[in-house]
Amino acid sequence: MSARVIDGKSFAAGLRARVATEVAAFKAATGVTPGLAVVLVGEDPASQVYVRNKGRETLAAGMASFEHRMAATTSQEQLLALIASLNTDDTVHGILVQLPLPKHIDEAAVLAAIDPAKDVDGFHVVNAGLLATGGQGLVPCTPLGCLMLLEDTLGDLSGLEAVVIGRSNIVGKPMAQLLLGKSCTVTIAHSRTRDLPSVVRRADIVVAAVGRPEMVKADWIKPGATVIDVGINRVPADEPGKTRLVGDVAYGEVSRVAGAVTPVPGGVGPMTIACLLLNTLTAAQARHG
Ligand SMILES: Nc1nc2c(c(=O)[nH]1)N[C@@H](CN(C=O)c1ccc(C(=O)N[C@@H](CCC(=O)O)C(=O)O)cc1)CN2
Repeated sequence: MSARVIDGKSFAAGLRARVATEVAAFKAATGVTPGLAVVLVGEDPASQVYVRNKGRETLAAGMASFEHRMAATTSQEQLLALIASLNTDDTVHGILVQLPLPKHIDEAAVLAAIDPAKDVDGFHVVNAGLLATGGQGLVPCTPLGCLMLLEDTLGDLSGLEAVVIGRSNIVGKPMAQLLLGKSCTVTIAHSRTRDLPSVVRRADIVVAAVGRPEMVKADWIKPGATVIDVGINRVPADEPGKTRLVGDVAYGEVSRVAGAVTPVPGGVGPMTIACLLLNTLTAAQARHG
């Protein structure tokens, strides 16, 4: 048996189209155009691509896009000054600082400086706290996208056993909170977890977010389980000098055991930007609704 392929690319396209329709209705009702400001510090090649794609998709959804590119040598004070001005800019409803930041900048201090009402990444401690306590905040885009794919695949998640591999503030922890909110029984596994394969084997839902290429193997997976691969790892390809993209899941072998699995690319990745557009609209609606 081969697992169902969860097509995040096509789901994300549908979500972007729904957001664009709602943006048009919001603009007609309020006269306000939702605006997203994206800040990139430095020249990381992957980040440049993500920021360009965010700008393009923001415009395609009918929203205003403001790109702020800063040199890698930008000081933390300069970055904080830009965030302070975006916080008070009425044309900006969402602010996103592209990660990773250069090493000399304190990431936590920067994320804490963003107005929580404009924190469309959902990384501010206020939004993290609201998620943990069942409140209405902005939810991190990648876990939100994973949840949408899971509900589309499985319907009601209540009572299912979920194992999230990875405990980052950006994916692992919020993912676990979202699954808990859907009444799953949730385990967060990590690098110190003892006998990780046997922990993962309990799961009806596996979310892999560890950043280790093809770490999750077929014999870790309960037959029929749903596997969501958040990993995006560039590894050497067979052809010399070329690279290819793989996830944290050994896709070929796992898809012979799982019930459904997200591919890399074309699974979770496209959901991240689609959910960012949704969060920007949500932030604008909260201000002008
Ligand atoms: N402030 C943030 N920084 C970062 C985030 C984030 O959510 N907020 N996430 C990642 C990067 N990222 C968006 O910023 C992102 C990563 C991957 C994709 C995507 O669509 N991937 C494609 C493959 C792309 C390729 O070929 O390289 C896929 O998986 O199909 C979108 C957005 C880190 N930083």
